Amino acid sequence: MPRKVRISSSETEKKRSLISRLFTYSLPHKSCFVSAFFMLFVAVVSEMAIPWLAKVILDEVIVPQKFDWAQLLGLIGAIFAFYCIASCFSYWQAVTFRHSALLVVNDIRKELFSHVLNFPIKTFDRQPAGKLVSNITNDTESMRDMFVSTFPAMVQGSLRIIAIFIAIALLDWRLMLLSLALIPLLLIIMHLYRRISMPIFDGVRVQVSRINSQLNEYLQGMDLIQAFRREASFQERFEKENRRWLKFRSKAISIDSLMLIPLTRLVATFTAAVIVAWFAVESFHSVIEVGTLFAFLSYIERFFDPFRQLSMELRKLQVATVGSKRVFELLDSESDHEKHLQLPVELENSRNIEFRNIYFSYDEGTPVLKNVNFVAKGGEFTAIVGPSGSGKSSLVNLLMRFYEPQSGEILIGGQSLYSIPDIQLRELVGLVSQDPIIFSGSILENIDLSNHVSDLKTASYAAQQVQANQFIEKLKGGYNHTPGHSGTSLSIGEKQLVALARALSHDPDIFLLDEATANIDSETEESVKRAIEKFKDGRTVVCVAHRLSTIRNADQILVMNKGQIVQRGTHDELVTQMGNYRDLYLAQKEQEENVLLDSSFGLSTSTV
Ligand SMILES: Nc1ncnc2c1ncn2[C@@H]1O[C@H](COP(=O)(O)OP(=O)(O)OP(=O)(O)O)[C@@H](O)[C@H]1O
Repeated sequence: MPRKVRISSSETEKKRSLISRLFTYSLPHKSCFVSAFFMLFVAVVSEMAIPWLAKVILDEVIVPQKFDWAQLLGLIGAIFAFYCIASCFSYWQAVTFRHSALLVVNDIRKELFSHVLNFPIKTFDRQPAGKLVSNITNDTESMRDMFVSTFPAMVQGSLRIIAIFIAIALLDWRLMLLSLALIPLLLIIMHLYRRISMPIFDGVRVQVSRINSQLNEYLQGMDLIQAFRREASFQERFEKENRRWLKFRSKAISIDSLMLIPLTRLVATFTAAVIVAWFAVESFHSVIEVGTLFAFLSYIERFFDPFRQLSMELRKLQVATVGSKRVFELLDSESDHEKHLQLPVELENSRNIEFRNIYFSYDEGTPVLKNVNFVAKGGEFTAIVGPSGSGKSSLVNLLMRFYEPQSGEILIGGQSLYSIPDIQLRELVGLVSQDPIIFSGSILENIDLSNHVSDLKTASYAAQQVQANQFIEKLKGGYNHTPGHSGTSLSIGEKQLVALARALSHDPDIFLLDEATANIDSETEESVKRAIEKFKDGRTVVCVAHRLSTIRNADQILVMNKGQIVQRGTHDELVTQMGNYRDLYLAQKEQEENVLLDSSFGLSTSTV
């Protein structure tokens, strides 16, 4: 399907190319759209036949008082039949358009989410999650409006105008010319309405999205708002945005009720007056047909509806254009769908990890890693420590290939990290990140995330290794327990244990822990340490840790500071050297002693 936006110089051309790209999504459902248009056509023609039949009754039966009952009943029956056909087909076309639009939006959302799933991680630094959510839900919803109402309204409006012109021309060609003269006037009203209303409706849209993002932020931080007793001030902030929304909305209502409807009514009344005057003048020269006058007035009244409707639909078209632009920008952004197609590469048996002269920065000019060199040997436990912001997690990010270094080389099993296909790499590495994310679903599904079928045996084995089974088995439903949205019913430590079991469940060759023990108690930390010891047999373990107690047994400790490895060795070697590690060790030791002292003081006070 041709999905690339053509770069054009003018805004109008850009808009046109966006809309034509949007229409390519209707092609797979063209049979639905064609039948909807057919129904629309039948509905419009049936509706337009009614004034004509009324004219025939007036001119041929009522005015000449020729009560041919068979003819009269036939005509009334025909009006009734056309009315029923118009109503039924109107209903069916609306349902079919809605259904077709849902299919289109479903396709766009599927494509969009599959694209987002393959985004490089760095893209999420630039795209806030809220914006992506809005792209996938609100923007595609505005695209739906385009297929549900704008597009059918445009076709319906055009069909109606053509049908009315034909009917009026058949009644009197001179009046047809008069109606033709109305078109420029109506177009001017449409243009004026569009110019005045567009900024107001844009304002409404912007305000709604501000309220949404504000609500999102406040709901997420509700515990802090309540803890700091800031309810009143946040209420005021929210009301301020809401008042702005109210202002725009009221203006929008005024514009609709003051401008569009009264102005078109004024033109309609003026036209009706001209037609009546015309017939009055005509009546001096010849006998006028009351039915013809009635039909004219009926058609002229219907003539204004499509203009009113189209003016409002143009607004939706504008919203849909903006929504489509954002959605297509996202679809055109970098995403690696081909990564699933590469063939696996042959790795050396030992899963050594090697960083050679690595330089890396997230933003140009702000180096985060500078000339990093190390080897984490297979079957060994390598620990990375250092102060906050020293670059420890960045190292993990490079290893997971979430980002690319500006220079240097990273090797796994003797192969460049960048030659290993994505699927092979994800199977090779088990990651436990700083934030233990719990997805909606059961504990079993959360542990077995990397496997396609949830397997209780594998999941419980992985849980046992990190001793997560003890708390899981106490939960209602055990492994089938659903811990609520984002794992709200679990403590941070329990979430971390689930994340550890998840990383172990697919039996990776490399085990990567990024601050995995930061939030668990000392007893659980001991179990994790034992699990690491057991696990490092034949595997490479790399562990980023703040707590030095977690990494005391490491075969190699890398000490980082300001993006560089400033010390390396075992715990026993490093504590005896003057340097960052010893400082860190002494600081933590002092802290632990203070905590111990505080708790024993607390105990003696309570005992007293
Ligand atoms: N996505 C990002 N975009 C831009 N800068 C980033 C990003 N992530 C981290 N940084 C910056 O890179 C530097 C190193 O961060 P990193 O998270 O690697 O440090 P860390 O040693 O793991 O810190 P901590 O122990 O607090 O987790 C910091 O200055 C940080 O602000």
